[in-house]
Amino acid sequence: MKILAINPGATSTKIALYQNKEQQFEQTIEYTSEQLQDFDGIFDQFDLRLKDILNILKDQKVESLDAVAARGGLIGPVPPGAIEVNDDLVYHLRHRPVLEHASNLGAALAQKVVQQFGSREAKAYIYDPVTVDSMLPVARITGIKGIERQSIGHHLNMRAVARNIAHDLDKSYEEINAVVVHMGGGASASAHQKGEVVDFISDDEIMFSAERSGGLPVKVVIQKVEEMGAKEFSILSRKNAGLQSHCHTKDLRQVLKQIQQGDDCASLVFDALALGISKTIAALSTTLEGKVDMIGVTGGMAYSKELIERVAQRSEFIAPVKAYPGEQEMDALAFGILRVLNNEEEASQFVEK
Ligand SMILES: Nc1ncnc2c1ncn2[C@@H]1O[C@H](COP(=O)(O)OP(=O)(O)O)[C@@H](O)[C@H]1O
Ligand SMILES: CCCC(=O)OP(=O)(O)O
Repeated sequence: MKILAINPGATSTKIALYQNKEQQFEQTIEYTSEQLQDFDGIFDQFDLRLKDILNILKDQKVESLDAVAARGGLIGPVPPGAIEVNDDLVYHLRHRPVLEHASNLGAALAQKVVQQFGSREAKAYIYDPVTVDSMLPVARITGIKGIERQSIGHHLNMRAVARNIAHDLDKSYEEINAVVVHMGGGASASAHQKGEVVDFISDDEIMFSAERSGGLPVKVVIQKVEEMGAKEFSILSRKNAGLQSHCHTKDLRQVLKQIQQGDDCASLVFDALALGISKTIAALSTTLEGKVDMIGVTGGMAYSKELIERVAQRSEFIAPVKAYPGEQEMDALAFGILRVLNNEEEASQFVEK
């Protein structure tokens, strides 16, 4: 089976071609802020991103794809797994997404690519989109009726890591309990119980990350929103918070350099980063009643041995901590859709409500 995976991110589009589980090539199309600054909304970037993908596919002489698998966007709560791309899904992501995000382009890009490069039966899919929601009812409740907790984050990478944890424990995904944390520009975390994500922590709840705020005291947030306005505050909390706010860089490697140069503030912020991640792990462990086989830490920051060590110091009383650095989203997309094509999983249909 020939499957193309497409992963639109804030500053790049990654594409990778697979022959079954073998990756044939992977290419990243990078965009500078100057190139993207004149586009108002995410969908205004669609033509540029599509053209760049099509050019690569022509150069690589790609033809007769069996499927195209894209990272899916903010559709609203959906079960995990594959969703077939249809016009309703593309319309929804273009006009009514939960939030603006580059992943909202995935379905529309996949639809166009499959039309031009797919075999006659080929279909486009998204897999484990960022709004997958399988949280237990008890995990949804907040202290205000009508405001529920949200399950928005790095589902695709974290479910792939949970499967890798199961593999490392010589068990199936359906046999293990694990806590997985994604630590990158944004951060989110998930509690996996016997193949289900039963609880989830989003980027505005506990830990901060390279650019996101994590949880904030509501009373102060109200004041700040009154002072700055909602739009500016949203940009501050989602793009200019975390390491960027304290250390003026989103790059953890730079923060580690600042510490080496004797910067006490950077040192304190690094400790707070590890503490926030550890508190997040502890919170999700309570949903699993302490029965955790392994804690998996993933995303770009998981390359930092210093960070993993510090998180392990605070969390290893719960379960062993293992790093799965970087992200495995391209494999996760292709392997997920391969399971669909091999009839091991079923794709669902998106219906506009
Ligand atoms: N080798 C490394 N050591 C420490 N931190 C790293 C390393 N590689 C990447 N990072 C950090 O990971 C973060 C980006 O993570 P990533 O998952 O690539 O984010 P995103 O995909 O959201 O841009 C940055 O803070 C970056 O500095
Ligand atoms: C919007 C949820 C997914 C997310 O935070 O992704 P990035 O970290 O890639 O922005």
